[in-house]
Amino acid sequence: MILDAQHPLSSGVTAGSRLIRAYQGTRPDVTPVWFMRQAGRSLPEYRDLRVGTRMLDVCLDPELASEITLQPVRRHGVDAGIFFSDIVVPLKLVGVDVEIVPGKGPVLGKAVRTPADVAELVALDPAVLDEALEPIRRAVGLAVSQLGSTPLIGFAGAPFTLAAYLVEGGPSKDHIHARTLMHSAPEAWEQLMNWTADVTGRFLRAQVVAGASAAQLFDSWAGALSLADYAASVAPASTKAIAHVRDLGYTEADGTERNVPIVHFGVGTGELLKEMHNIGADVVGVDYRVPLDEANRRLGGRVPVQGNVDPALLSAPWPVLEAHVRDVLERGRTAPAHVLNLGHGVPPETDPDVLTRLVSLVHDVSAEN
Ligand SMILES: O=C(O)CCc1c2[nH]c(c1CC(=O)O)Cc1[nH]c(c(CC(=O)O)c1CCC(=O)O)Cc1[nH]c(c(CC(=O)O)c1CCC(=O)O)Cc1[nH]c(c(CCC(=O)O)c1CC(=O)O)C2
Repeated sequence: MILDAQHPLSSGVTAGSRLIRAYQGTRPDVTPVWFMRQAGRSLPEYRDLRVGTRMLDVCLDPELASEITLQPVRRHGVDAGIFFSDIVVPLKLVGVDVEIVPGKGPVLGKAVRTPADVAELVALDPAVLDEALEPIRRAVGLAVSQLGSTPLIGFAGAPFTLAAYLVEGGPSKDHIHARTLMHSAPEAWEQLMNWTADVTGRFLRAQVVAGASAAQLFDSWAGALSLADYAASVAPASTKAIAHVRDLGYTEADGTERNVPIVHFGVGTGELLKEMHNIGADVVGVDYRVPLDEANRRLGGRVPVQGNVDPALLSAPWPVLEAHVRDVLERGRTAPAHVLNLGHGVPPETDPDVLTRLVSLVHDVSAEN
């Protein structure tokens, strides 16, 4: 489907931005930079706005979600906004009993442990999302109208990470119940994964159609899997999830036809990088465990990469952080293109001034070369 003429990619407002060019594999003069979790708890203006509110209510308030999305763009001068929401928002909207508990994370009213539990869950019709996602479309529209030429990235959780929350009933260290269900009830597992792919795919598509210029799929927990389990029991559902946005495209002023770029990110997924690209992603996000030159080698030297500053170093003395960032940029030069990011989200206790300084460093270093 061709995005409508007012979409920031179709109208050309964001199509030539550093971020979109890099995601398409063309190295811009200056390396683009944004941070996972740049919006949120590290910012005092976010903490002020959040007093007395519940996370999921804020995600469904278009004015608040849009304002929070814009805060880090104003403050840090990053090259992209990331839509402020959460991976469990579409689960809530389809009717799953889920809350976000401060200091803990998403917690389910009831864990989905057995094939009967899966049957009950998948009876919830993902088509209800077409209407229920209206606050998300409005929030994206508001954010995009104020972001101008800075692209907004939409995001969603990958089916495995969401399914793992559903099966475990909340955060878990080893995801043992999810991995057990995968092998003990493969048919129920496939139903669960397909349903989750449809739910999260619709959430992602709504954001892109409403104005996001790129999409990122988070498979934060895929690193818990062996390569064989990932390829056989997870990757097909991730392909299905991004099929919801894979057909979205636009035409540039010179007539070139383009797809909306899709980024795929996981934590502890050094062994899975190639498979994570093969699901149909354009860009692979790399956590801090594998250096970017090695990640590029594993990806065959043809895939733009995103990452991978170690979030722990944000609280180290500046010269230590600076040396690390210069090293990440240097290794990133081996890839066709590089978008600087962290290896995972901004830790809540990060001094926001360090992030602002880091953005300037990345822009200055790339301009020197
Ligand atoms: O510690 C807590 O209080 C619960 C945190 C938590 C949430 N969702 C969750 C988790 C588990 C976790 O990340 O470990 C569950 C969650 N949300 C998300 C992921 C993916 C990932 O981080 O790898 C995950 C899974 C992470 C995991 O379990 O390892 C994604 C997410 N949450 C969020 C965003 C949006 C955004 O940052 O603009 C995004 C995506 C974009 C991005 O990374 O930039 C927003 C979010 N979700 C949440 C919060 C905290 C809410 C608050 O109290 O102010 C916040 C805001 C913030 O991080 O400061 C709740």
